[in-house]
Amino acid sequence: MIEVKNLHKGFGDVKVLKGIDATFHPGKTSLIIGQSGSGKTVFLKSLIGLHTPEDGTISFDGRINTQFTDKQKQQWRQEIGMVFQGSALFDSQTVEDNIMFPLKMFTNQSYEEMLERVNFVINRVNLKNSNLKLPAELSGGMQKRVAIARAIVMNPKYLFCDEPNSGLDPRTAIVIDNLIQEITDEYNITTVINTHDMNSVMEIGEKIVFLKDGRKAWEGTSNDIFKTDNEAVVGFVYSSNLFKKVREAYLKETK
Ligand SMILES: Nc1ncnc2c1ncn2[C@@H]1O[C@H](COP(=O)(O)OP(=O)(O)OP(=O)(O)O)[C@@H](O)[C@H]1O
Repeated sequence: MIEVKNLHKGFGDVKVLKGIDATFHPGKTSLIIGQSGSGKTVFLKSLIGLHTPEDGTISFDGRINTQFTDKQKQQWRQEIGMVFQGSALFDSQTVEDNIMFPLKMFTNQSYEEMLERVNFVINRVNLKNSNLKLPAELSGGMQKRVAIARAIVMNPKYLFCDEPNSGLDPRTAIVIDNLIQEITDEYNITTVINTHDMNSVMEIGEKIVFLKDGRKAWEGTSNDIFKTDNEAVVGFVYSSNLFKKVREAYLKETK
């Protein structure tokens, strides 16, 4: 479980995060949404330790990240998986080598052991027969699968994804969303995703945290979001006519 308490972060005079409280549970996919500039990236970067809070705490199963010793920090880094926008694969390395990279970095496993684990995660993300391909030979959706396989190869407790659907067509985006959610559930991972994608909100939003001007303005599930009359959420989520219609139909049906 990740617990964020009263998180503040700014840069010089600019206050970006202004006292955020949030809890993220194992086995659940949590989404961070909000307008451009609301602080989603700064929030995610704070969770993965790239930003140090000015005030407040972030704890990982009771361990506050700013109080880690070097050894604890090293251990914690190995418990984290990350999927970046655009996949961030090594272009000149094969799928197999990309996925094996964290194992080479962090473990003393033999090549055979590493390969066994790599093949396991390759199968899990449905990428069979792609071991020796280069990223350029794969579609965007397949590249995301490689990025997910690399993120879970170390069996992480926590998974962070920054816009995992960027650049994907809507159908592939849903497949990738569902894969992340299945893996989260199957391996009891605490997953936090930054997203702009309203389809993701509707499909996999087990917990949605809505940020506005660096504050948590609303929190709920994808079902709650249809029913809420929180003005900020309604203004943001239902700025699209399509979603407005979906919401109206949902509310009519559940009356
Ligand atoms: N390193 C930094 N130095 C100064 N200001 C920063 C820094 N990082 C972010 N900011 C500011 O913090 C605010 C929030 O940025 P952030 O990237 O978190 O927004 P976001 O919600 O992720 O936006 P988007 O949806 O467009 O990615 C912005 O005003 C941005 O300019």
